[in-house]
Amino acid sequence: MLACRALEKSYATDRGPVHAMRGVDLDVAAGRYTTIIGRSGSGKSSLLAMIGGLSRPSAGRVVIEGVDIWALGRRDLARFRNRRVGHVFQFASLLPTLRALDNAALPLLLDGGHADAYDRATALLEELGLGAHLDAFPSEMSAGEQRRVAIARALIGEPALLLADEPTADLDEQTEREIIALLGRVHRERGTTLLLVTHNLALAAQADEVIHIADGMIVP
Ligand SMILES: Nc1ncnc2c1ncn2[C@@H]1O[C@H](COP(=O)(O)OP(=O)(O)OP(=O)(O)O)[C@@H](O)[C@H]1O
Repeated sequence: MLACRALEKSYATDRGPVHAMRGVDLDVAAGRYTTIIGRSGSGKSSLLAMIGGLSRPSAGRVVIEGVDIWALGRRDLARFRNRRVGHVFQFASLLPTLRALDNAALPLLLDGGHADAYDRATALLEELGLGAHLDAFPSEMSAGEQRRVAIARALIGEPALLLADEPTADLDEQTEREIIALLGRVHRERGTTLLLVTHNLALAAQADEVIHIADGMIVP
């Protein structure tokens, strides 16, 4: 379902190029739960951003469900990302002026033609334990609740691939466990392929597979 080939990423800086990713090959089968671990600065976020269609590789390919995503034009890439890939970021990244319901429905509203957008968002938020917060604004919810809304937003389009980049970075231990358990449940019940970046080795070990990244490369 996912294949990365000879993936490289360099950033231009005042002190010359930074090579964040230096030739990564990665294969993930459909329905697998894979965690990516590695020290700060090892390149994990860079890798996820390239897989998620958010940051163009300096070299190499990302193929998702047979589609070479970086060969697509801008509009096609945006449409593919919106329909097939869900993304949960390090911080909740909800729009502050929208209610939980609007935030969760947003990808369907942007995609257009989904008359059932609000019904689906309501059902999903209820499934994620947020039935009492449908009309709440982000500032009226706890960090864990906001994170669950962000997960609902990532899942609303029923993506084949869910990418989560340290989705528990700013949460306490208990809430972190709850959010990771929730992602695991989504993976099991929906069959969503899950790629999760985490610092927490104990949580990483719950996955089918653990990938270790150091200095822009996968280490055995
Ligand atoms: N936009 C950028 N411009 C310049 N250098 C960058 C940029 N983004 C990342 N880097 C550099 O690329 C390397 C990899 O960064 P990346 O964020 O991918 O690592 P990471 O493993 O996700 O780190 P963390 O766990 O701290 O989030 C680091 O050396 C970082 O400083």
